[in-house]
Amino acid sequence: MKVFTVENIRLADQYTIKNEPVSSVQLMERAALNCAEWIYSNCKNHTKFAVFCGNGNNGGDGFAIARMLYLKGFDIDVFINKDHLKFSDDALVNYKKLKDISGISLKDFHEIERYNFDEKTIIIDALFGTGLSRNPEGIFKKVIEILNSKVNPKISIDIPSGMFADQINNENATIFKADYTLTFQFWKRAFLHPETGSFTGKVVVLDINLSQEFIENTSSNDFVIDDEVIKNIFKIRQDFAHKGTYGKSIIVGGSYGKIGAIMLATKSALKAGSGLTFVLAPNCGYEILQTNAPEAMFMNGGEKNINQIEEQENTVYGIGPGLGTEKETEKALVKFLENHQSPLILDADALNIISKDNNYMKLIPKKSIITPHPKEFERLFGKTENSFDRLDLAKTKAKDLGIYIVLKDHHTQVITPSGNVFYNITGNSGLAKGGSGDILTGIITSLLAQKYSEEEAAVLGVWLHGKAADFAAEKYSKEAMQPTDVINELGNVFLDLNKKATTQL
Ligand SMILES: NC(=O)C1=CN([C@@H]2O[C@H](COP(=O)(O)OP(=O)(O)OC[C@H]3O[C@@H](n4cnc5c(N)ncnc54)[C@H](OP(=O)(O)O)[C@@H]3O)[C@@H](O)[C@H]2O)[C@@H](O)CC1
Ligand SMILES: Nc1ncnc2c1ncn2[C@@H]1O[C@H](COP(=O)(O)OP(=O)(O)O)[C@@H](O)[C@H]1O
Ligand SMILES: [K+]
Repeated sequence: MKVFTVENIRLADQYTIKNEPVSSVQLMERAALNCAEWIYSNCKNHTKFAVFCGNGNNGGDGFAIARMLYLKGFDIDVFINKDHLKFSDDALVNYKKLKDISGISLKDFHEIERYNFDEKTIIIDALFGTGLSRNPEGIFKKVIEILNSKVNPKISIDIPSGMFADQINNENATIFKADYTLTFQFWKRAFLHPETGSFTGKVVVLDINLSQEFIENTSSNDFVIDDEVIKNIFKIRQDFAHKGTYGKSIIVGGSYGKIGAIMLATKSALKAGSGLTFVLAPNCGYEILQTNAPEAMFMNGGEKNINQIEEQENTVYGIGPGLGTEKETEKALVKFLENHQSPLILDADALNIISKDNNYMKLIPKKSIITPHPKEFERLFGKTENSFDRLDLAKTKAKDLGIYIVLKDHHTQVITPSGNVFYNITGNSGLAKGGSGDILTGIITSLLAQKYSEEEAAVLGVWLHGKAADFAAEKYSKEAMQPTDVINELGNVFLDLNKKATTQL
């Protein structure tokens, strides 16, 4: 799914109105109906809604939603700024319709302090949408602050009020803190970054039928990895395949005390479908690797640390988990990279070694995939102010070096050399545990070995990793799930993918 800027969302809106054709107020009705339907099919334990409406079209959505929920039998109170009753045209239409309903009480924002936010009440935020032009001040700021102090469930319409859709807010900006955000048609960029994304709660994208023609013909560099993207990448396994068909992966890493990391990466490479899988590790890991991952063949890289990396042809290397940064290992990696041309995966200590010396960076083969977490990214490329700036820097580096950067985060970003960004929306905080990154390295290496392109391997890899983690969290909880559980859930993710990709009778 493309991520559109506010400007492109506005154009999509206008294009739909002109070409469907549909009037703008009908489009608002459609958007509001989608929200109201979602609300009454999901909110089972509450009977009352307090709806906070601004003066623009977001407020208009709020008025229409309030009317629809009232007609479904809920108690509704609508709050507005009675000192300033100047609405956008479509909001005015819906404001008037609401005023005609005697059962809905229209309250002023100032009444919020005396209002009874009882346990049956859900708060709906329709103060500002994508038209926010400056930080909320005065009464708006006060209302948002008071609402944020309430324990009632909170739903934002389109975007949490106070948040800019495609840029970062000031550090102390006042933003409504939602439990759910019902957003229209597209993910907004700000939802995908940690500084702002933490205000959305669960994001629900509602399809309001904006023109598909406009969406297809309007370019964007930013994408969300949704089911459609994955469906276009995933290839079912051929019946007449043999082990050579699905490539050769060599997972390189491990050191005394960190054999677990390379074990996790190796097991993930196996589980992700690699035809032949080798693990190149120091000898101290020989027995444990052979015992626990008997399907993988062992290659000796040293005694307690790796001091040599053997070069083999037609192989995809994934280097880094548990590797350590000893001098002998550094030498071995540099020597290997000096002689290696084909794209590979670099993670963890392989990246830490590369960040030791500016000259090492140039040794990364073109089209390789590097998978830094934010700290490793900073070691490689320097400090940035925030995650928006970090992404900009990553785009520059991916282009300059001709590589793919998988910037790991809650919404991991895959950045291509051509400047496209794919945001991942699978995964959860159960992955915030040592070892989770090692799994990702194994998966991406395995996919690249299976002849997915670099972009496909990175995009499908982060999605698979997150999806398996979501399955693991459902079974074991985010707290208790272990990286090993994530590896074991890969099978269920592939079963789902195959079901969708296979012709059903
Ligand atoms: N796109 C779609 O597909 C569809 C979009 N729809 C909906 O439209 C929404 C966008 O509506 P929108 O453009 O009217 O802007 P909106 O967010 O209501 O705010 C503008 C108002 O707020 C004001 N204002 C701004 N900042 C302020 C501040 N800090 N403090 C105080 N005031 C401030 C601003 O005033 P001004 O800046 O002019 O002074 C203006 O009055 C979108 O999010 C979605 O909900 C659906 O209905 C249909 C399909
Ligand atoms: N809160 C979170 N939500 C989603 N994914 C997460 C979260 N925390 C961590 N992850 C994922 O887990 C992995 C952690 O990688 P990394 O920090 O390299 O771990 P390690 O080096 O311990 O294996 C990354 O893929 C990251 O995207
Ligand atoms: K809102």
